[in-house]
Amino acid sequence: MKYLHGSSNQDTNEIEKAITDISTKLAASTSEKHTSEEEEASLWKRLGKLLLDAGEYAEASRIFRKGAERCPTDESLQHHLKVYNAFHIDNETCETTEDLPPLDVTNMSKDIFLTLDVPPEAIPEEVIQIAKRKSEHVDVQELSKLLHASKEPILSKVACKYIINAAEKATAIKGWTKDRHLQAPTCDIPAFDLENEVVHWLKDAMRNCLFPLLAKAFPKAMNIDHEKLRIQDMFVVRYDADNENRRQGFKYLKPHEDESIISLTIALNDMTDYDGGGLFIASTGDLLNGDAGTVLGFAGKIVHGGYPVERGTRWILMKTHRAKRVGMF
Ligand SMILES: O=C(O)CCC(=O)C(=O)O
Ligand SMILES: [Fe+2]
Repeated sequence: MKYLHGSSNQDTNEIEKAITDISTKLAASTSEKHTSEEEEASLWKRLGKLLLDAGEYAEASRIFRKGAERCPTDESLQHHLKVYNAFHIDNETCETTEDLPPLDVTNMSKDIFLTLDVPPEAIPEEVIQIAKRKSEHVDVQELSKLLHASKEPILSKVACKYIINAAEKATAIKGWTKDRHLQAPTCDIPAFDLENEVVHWLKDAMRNCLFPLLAKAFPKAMNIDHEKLRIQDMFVVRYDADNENRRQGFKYLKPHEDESIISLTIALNDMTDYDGGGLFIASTGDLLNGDAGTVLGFAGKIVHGGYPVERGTRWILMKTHRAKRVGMF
């Protein structure tokens, strides 16, 4: 087995040993009748997480899906399967019942992102390790370019409204989820719970428009190839000020790291709709925000949070990505 992110030989050996250990336990538990589904699910999840740590994303995904198949009552394994089915299965067809709003990017070749640096000490270890794989010499100046804000909207206001409406329509039936992200709980609805045609439209929009733009914006040393970026999770988040009537959303999101290589937020409503709010970057103290349709892309492992909303509702579409490892060995 080859590893992308083993930070030292010792770490790599430990991960490899743990993977072998859990694989053996799993082999035993799948043949033993007395292992409970809960115990087995926990083994699949531990193995999947270890493979993620080792940079074996495709294999981790296969393990999570296998676990979901074997443990139909485990919510987080089922969640993984739903994300996979919604965004990674290419050849299904979708009946579109209404005209979907167009994307607004007029000239994809122009430099659409404004890039901000993080201080060298805030460059995540994961990013440094990827760069070291490419070259022994790491250019810290280049590698610190990990925050990107679009200078203009990438989605039209009609498209943003369309996504908010789809989220409101779906949550009127299914409700909001508030406990999917244990480290950083948001009030959200996963994109796969929106209507099918919305999911397809979003998937196309991301693949054809946002991925190429984003991949170009990040440091070359991060080796981000847009064709190899995979959506890890995508959800619509609402933040509501404390004093809102019928308040649903949380007021803020505490500083945290995402599990992703790249994270992205798209503002879905204008800043005049609320006071406060925005993406807070702990290492620089920057508060980044924009009107409907603007995009913020950042390395997921940079510590960030959602700034408190003091009036009204802030809506964003949040998306996290992993890069499928290809061509590195
Ligand atoms: O509110 C924001 O802009 C950040 C959201 C976020 O970091 C998350 O959902 O993980
Ligand atoms: Fe986050």
